[in-house]
Amino acid sequence: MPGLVDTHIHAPQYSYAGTGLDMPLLEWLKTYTFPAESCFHDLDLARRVYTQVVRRTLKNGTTTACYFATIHTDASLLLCQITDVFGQRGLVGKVCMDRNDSLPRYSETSQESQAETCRFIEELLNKQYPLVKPVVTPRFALSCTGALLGQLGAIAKKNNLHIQSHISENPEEVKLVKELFPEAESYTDVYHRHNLLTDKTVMAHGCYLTDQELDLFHETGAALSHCPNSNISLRSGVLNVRNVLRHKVKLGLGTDVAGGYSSSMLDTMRRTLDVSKILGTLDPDYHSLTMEEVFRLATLGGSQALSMDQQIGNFEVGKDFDALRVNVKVPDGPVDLFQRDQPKVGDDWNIVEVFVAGRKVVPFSDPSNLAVQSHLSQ
Ligand SMILES: Nc1nc2[nH]cnc2c(=O)[nH]1
Ligand SMILES: [Zn+2]
Repeated sequence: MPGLVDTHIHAPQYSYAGTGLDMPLLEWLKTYTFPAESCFHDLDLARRVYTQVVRRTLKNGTTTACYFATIHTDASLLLCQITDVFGQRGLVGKVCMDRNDSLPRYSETSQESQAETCRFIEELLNKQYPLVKPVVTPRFALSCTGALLGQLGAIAKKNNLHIQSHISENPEEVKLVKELFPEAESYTDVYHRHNLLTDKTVMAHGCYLTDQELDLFHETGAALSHCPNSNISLRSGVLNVRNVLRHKVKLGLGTDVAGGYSSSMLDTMRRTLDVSKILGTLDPDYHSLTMEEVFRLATLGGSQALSMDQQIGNFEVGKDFDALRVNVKVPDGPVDLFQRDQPKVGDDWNIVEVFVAGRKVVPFSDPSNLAVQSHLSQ
């Protein structure tokens, strides 16, 4: 099958995935996320966690990952190096935030954020990793001043880069964004007026977007990343995927580790189905998603959301070979009976080989591991 595309994952948050899901978004950021991310100036910690998250997501079948790192440029560059060494296709963003009342030591000035973003982009492009690209990453509107958002929009435009952030995830967040940006017509307009909505933009969540905001996504070619595990775990909200698709907005799926507790896109696929079925239970007219539609969102949909569908997403002639070899009868696997023509979701046990751009990257080969070790200890 085609490789899975995770359109939204926080690499440093893998360090506490599966814990701390007992409060809503803004308290969760303050209590768990910012303290954990603030430690990633420590390159030994970054190397340990980033090696783990790249290995784990590859084993889970994620051939392309769109990563948030932290505000620390050198650690973010290390994530790029590790992604390259293991052969995963990646978009990697150094996180930008010049506003953080809840943990002031985990923030930058707007000048620092702008200068370090430029350094990150330049140093990454100089490495010429074939599969790893920079992505301009304002954390979300609440973490950034309008001045910084404008600078980041200009940097993305000048270098024709991808952009990623969060939008309309949680009601409290939406309310505060309205207060902080009273001149904007909507949360979407905050990003739009700073040139951050382009056909290379992917915004996570979008649970509370209005129809007009979805129209603006469609007009600008910006995409959404649906992160159902996170939306459930942080009790953020419910995305009406049918409505997003009706507006012809590009849509992929994201694990959103560690708001989502699972780093597996197969889990994300299950949650996408579950949420859609709940909507169907509440509204008999709601047309719940099918397994086939969800499979498409996790592969081709993700590649479209990242504007990479010319290169990946399915097995069309001319695209790169990003693929999983699946063994539906793997010994001791979790699903004992697969019937022909009956799609089911197994787990990482069923993914026996992973290929990215034609190179076999799972199982990890010993020689490449040795190369990784010596590479990464430099
Ligand atoms: N889920 C999630 N939402 C956010 N909004 C701003 N930062 C974050 C984050 O790290 N995770
Ligand atoms: Zn996120």
